[in-house]
Amino acid sequence: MTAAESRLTNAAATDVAGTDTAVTDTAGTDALRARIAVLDSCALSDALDTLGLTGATTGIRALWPVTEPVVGTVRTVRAGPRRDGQPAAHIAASAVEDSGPGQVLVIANDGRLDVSCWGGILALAATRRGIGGVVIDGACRDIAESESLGFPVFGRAVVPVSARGRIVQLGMDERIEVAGNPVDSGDWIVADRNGVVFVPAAEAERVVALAERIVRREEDMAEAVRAGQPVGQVMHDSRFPSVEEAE
Ligand SMILES: O=C([O-])CC(=O)C(=O)O
Ligand SMILES: [Mg+2]
Repeated sequence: MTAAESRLTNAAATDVAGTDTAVTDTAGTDALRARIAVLDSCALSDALDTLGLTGATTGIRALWPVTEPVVGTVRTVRAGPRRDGQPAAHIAASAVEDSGPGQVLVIANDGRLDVSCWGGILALAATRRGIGGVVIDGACRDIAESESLGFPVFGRAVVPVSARGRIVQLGMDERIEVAGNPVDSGDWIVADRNGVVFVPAAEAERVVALAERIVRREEDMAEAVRAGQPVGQVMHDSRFPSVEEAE
């Protein structure tokens, strides 16, 4: 997103939600966002692999046929079982209220499939805030409502069972674990038709630079196949650089 687009999106979110989203995108963040937006989760996963970094997940995918990739910075939510009988705020409600354009909510619920931790009302509120999507290490419900809003939802399953009375928000902007990967608020996320990849904020520049090289190499490989080179030759291990060469 360019600075101008970001300002426009923020202005739109302020109009519809009637509140200030308090999202401040620096020029550097915008430039990185634009570079990440033209990569996909596979190229980023390959770059993470090459650099020996974690961040690629498996088992989490779009829960309606989302076509546009979701790219943004993470806001973490740690979910867990409700321990007392007191009335509590609904899971993720405060995270929705505190997030905005360019951000993606990531909810860690230990991969649980027996209870939702996201639904249609939350998706409606998130849409009004201009939030880019939600990624859940667990399940959601009301998926038709999210789809009709065009609000991207990634997770492990869709179930009818409500979070209400079962799951609460234990923390926000804390380090969480998603499919075995440590994830912090401010990390980058790409969620697309291949799955979900996180890029640690501190490593983003070099991961993105390497992913860009990997995309160029894949273009050359595709060109070689089109030119009639045997795929066994084109895809031979010897054609892939070691970590040292990749740096
Ligand atoms: O209770 C839940 O699991 C969430 C829900 O239905 C909603 O946000 O509409
Ligand atoms: Mg609902």
